[in-house]
Amino acid sequence: MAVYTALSKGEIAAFIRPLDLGTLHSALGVASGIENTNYFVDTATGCYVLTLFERLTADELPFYLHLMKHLAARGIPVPDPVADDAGEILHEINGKPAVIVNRLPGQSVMSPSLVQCRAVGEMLARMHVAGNDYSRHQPNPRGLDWWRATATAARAFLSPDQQSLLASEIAFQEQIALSAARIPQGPVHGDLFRDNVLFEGEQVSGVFDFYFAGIDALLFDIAVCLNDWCVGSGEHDGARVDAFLHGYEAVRRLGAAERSLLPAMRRMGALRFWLSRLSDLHRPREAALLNAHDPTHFERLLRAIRGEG
Ligand SMILES: Nc1ncnc2c1ncn2[C@@H]1O[C@H](COP(=O)(O)OP(=O)(O)OP(=O)(O)O)[C@@H](O)[C@H]1O
Ligand SMILES: N[C@@H](CCO)C(=O)O
Repeated sequence: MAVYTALSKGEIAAFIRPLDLGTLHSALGVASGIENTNYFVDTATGCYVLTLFERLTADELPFYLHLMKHLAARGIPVPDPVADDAGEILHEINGKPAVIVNRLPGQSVMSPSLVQCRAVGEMLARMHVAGNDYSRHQPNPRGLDWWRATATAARAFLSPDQQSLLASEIAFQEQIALSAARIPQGPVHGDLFRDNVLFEGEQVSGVFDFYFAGIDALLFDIAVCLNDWCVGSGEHDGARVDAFLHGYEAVRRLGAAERSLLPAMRRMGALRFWLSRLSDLHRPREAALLNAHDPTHFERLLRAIRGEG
């Protein structure tokens, strides 16, 4: 967490009462994650995760929550939001939007094996195929408009060299935007880092944190994954990249245009997370516990993919 909003056990018990989840046994604030307030909630009927949204509004949430329901209904191991008697999955606590989902089993793996890289590639492709008939639409919330606004706000904290890297990369991404719009599109997770996937042994047992999802090039998700799962000490770990792509292509083949755009997409992924980490670092919020991520990691990765590392 960040536990941005502290809740008492009594408040959580009152929240779950109308949801038929049984008596509350325990509620524990979660110390990882930086966007929302999360509690692990155990009741007589099972284990759940309660999320209070700190930045997203009730209007912005249906795209994400219904996407999770859509994927869960198609057998993808994602959190399935619990509905009340009226079928409503979006709730409210302390004036903030809230959701409660099933707690998925397994653990995140920070040093994935080749088999695990392959498994996550395969799971991503299954998600892309399952999302194909999702009918809601929302552009990637971390796309071109957001980069421009965030780059402007971040400029004051950057050296001239960093400013010029940022400007030149945004200009490059503007140039390839048309080609990127012509490759297969659909719901993307947008943030499928190692800490958003759970494993039981070599099997993916959970994929969560869909709150940066949007409709975009499916290749963007692949690029984000390669940038996190398949990076060793250098720009990339070839064996992990191959394992990930073999897993993905066992379910969904990439087209020639997607293959040729992959390096540009990896730059886009590095740019997006460099910017979000800069933004989080320079505009920190109050939190009981806060784990800021290092922006320079993605600056270095961006330079490396551009061949300047
Ligand atoms: N449905 C779930 N099942 C199991 N564990 C979960 C689930 N949702 C969240 N968690 C756990 O809670 C932690 C925090 O959740 P999450 O990463 O979504 O935080 P966040 O602040 O919402 O997002 P971010 O990672 O973008 O900062 C995760 O690392 C994971 O351990
Ligand atoms: N995955 C993001 C954090 C939350 O979205 C990062 O590592 O910067």
